[in-house]
Amino acid sequence: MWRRAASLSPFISSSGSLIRNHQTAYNFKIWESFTTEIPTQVKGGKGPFICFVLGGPGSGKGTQCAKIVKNYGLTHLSAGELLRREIASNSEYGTTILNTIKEGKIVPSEVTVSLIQKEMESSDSKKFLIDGFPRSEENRAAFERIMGAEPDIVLFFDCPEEEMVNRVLNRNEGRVDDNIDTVRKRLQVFKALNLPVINYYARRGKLYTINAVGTVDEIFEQVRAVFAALKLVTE
Ligand SMILES: Nc1ncnc2c1ncn2[C@@H]1O[C@H](COP(=O)(O)OP(=O)(O)OP(=O)(O)O)[C@@H](O)[C@H]1O
Ligand SMILES: O=c1ccn([C@@H]2O[C@H](COP(=O)(O)O)[C@@H](O)[C@H]2O)c(=O)[nH]1
Ligand SMILES: [Mg+2]
Repeated sequence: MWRRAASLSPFISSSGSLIRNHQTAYNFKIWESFTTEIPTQVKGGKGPFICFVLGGPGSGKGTQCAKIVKNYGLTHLSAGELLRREIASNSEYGTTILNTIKEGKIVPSEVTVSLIQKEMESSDSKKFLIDGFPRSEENRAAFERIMGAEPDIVLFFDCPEEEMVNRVLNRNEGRVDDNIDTVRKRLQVFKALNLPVINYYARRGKLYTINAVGTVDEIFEQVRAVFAALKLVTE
């Protein structure tokens, strides 16, 4: 079971933003909630530790998640990967999901939450890294309602749009949505629907903003600082 051994380190701001003077790519407001409360679930609640990983398309979520898994042993659930797996398995929702992804839109919450739920409930893990979800306030509400849980922390990989577009267009993994038209649509959806979720978690004092520009290792040092400051340890 997970617990947090000590209170937050002073170098992480109480708003939950790691980098105090970092100009965010989207200039969104990081709310100064001044909370140093330890989230209930980390404090000793019975639920698993949940970390949501958010950021625009190509901001480096998947890349950093791989490093988090390697260093901290969390179970990685990428919502996008679960949806792509559904398409590949020719499930009843496959065609709808494929068309939604091609359009850069958001798959209905019930579908995504049910895929995440299945993975969480069939796992023995007590610590989950949920990558690329929730994409909208509706996603967030559905997760809370269906799972009866909230994330303990939320990592936000904050990256300028030009950099995200370059990364996506150079990814070369054969994804149907890695083209300029879909990326533009994904960026619009990100700004309209995902930034409000990010702001919501900032207001709740759960958000840790990572400057996603730099080398993979430089960025991971910021992530490491978050985990170190939270002193999350397994019992
Ligand atoms: N810091 C970095 N500098 C340069 N390239 C990077 C960096 N981090 C990741 N990349 C590359 O950028 C591309 C996108 O990274 P990644 O797949 O991790 O992003 P993502 O946020 O998961 O994107 P998506 O939301 O589209 O799944 C990949 O080709 C990855 O290798
Ligand atoms: O919760 C989610 C996650 C993803 N989608 C759709 O999948 C693509 C790709 O997702 P990545 O996280 O970038 O791999 C995304 O653009 C959405 O179309 C979703 O609907 N809901
Ligand atoms: Mg990804």
